[in-house]
Amino acid sequence: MAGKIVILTGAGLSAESGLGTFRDEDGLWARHRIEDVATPQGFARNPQLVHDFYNARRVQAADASLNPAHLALAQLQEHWPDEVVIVTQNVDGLHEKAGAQALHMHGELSRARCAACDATWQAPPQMTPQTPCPACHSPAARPDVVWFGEIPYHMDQIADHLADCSLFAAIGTSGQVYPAAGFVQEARAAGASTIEINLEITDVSRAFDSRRIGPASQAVPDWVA
Ligand SMILES: CC(C)NC(=O)[C@H](Cc1c[nH]c2ccccc12)NC(=O)[C@H](CCCC/N=C(/NCCC(=O)O)S[C@H]1O[C@H](COP(=O)(O)OP(=O)(O)OC[C@H]2O[C@@H](n3cnc4c(N)ncnc43)[C@H](O)[C@@H]2O)[C@@H](O)[C@H]1O)NC(=O)OCc1ccccc1
Repeated sequence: MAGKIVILTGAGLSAESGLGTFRDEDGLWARHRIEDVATPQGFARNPQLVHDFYNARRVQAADASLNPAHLALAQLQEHWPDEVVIVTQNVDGLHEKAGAQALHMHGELSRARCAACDATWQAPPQMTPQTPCPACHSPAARPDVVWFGEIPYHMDQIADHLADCSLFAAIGTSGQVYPAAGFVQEARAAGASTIEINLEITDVSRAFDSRRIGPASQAVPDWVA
C-alpha cells in the first residue's frame, strides 16, 4: 500500500460508548464553561473545580465499553501496522483498550502531569489540588491533557505523517478546534484523498473529497471492510 493512512478521531467515535461529546446539546460544553475547566487560567483560578471535572470523566472513561468503530480501526492498524496512523483528540483510552496505538494530541485522562516540574505519571482515579508530584513532591498535579491556549502534543510527528499520507480520514469530529481541524488541508496539500465519517455535515465537510454519514459504530466497520 503506497503512502500512509492518517485517521483523525474525535468525541463522536466514543459517543456510542456512552462518553458525552462536547458540542451536542447535552454535551460537556453545555454543562461546563471551557474557560473554567479547560484552560490553564481556569485551573489557576479554581483547581478543585477542574479536578472534579476530570475526575468524573476519568471514572466514566474507565467504565466505558468499546464500540465496533474502535475495534474496526484496531483491526485495520493490525493489518497495516506501518501504514495506519491514528491521531486522536480524545483523552479516553478506548483506542488502546481496543488494542490500537494512537497519538493523543490532546493528552490522556489516565495520565497526570506536574505543573511545577513537568513530570508525568499514571494518574490516580481521583486527584485534588493537594495531590503531590512523585518527582518534586510539590502539590502541583494536573490532568495530563492539553488545554485551550496550550500547544498540542506530537505536532512534529503528526506533521510528518500528514506530509506523507495518501489517505486522510476524519471520524466523529466537528472540525471546530485547531490545529486538528486544519489537518485535512495539510493532507490535501500532500496529495492525499480525504474522507469524512460523521453523523452529520460539519464546518469542514467541504474540504473533504467524500463522506460517509452515519453512526461511527456502523460507518467505520463498513468503510474498513
Ligand atoms: C474553540 C476553538 C475555536 N479554539 C481553538 O481551536 C483553540 C485556539 C485556536 C488555535 N488556532 C486557531 C485558529 C482559529 C481559531 C481558533 C484557534 N485551539 C487551541 O487552543 C489549541 C489546543 C486545543 C486543545 C484543547 N483541548 C481539548 N481537549 C483536551 C481537554 C479535554 O478533553 O477536556 S479540545 C476538545 O474539544 C474538541 C472537541 O471536538 P470533537 O472531538 O470534534 O467533539 P465535538 O463534540 O465538537 O463534535 C463531535 C462530532 O461527532 C459527531 N458525532 C456525534 N456522535 C457520533 C456518532 N455516533 N458517530 C459519528 N459521529 C458522531 C458530531 O456530529 C460532531 O461532529 C476536541 O479537540 C477535544 O479534544 N492550542 C493551540 O492552538 O496552540 C497553538 C499552537 C497550535 C499549533 C501548533 C503550535 C501551537
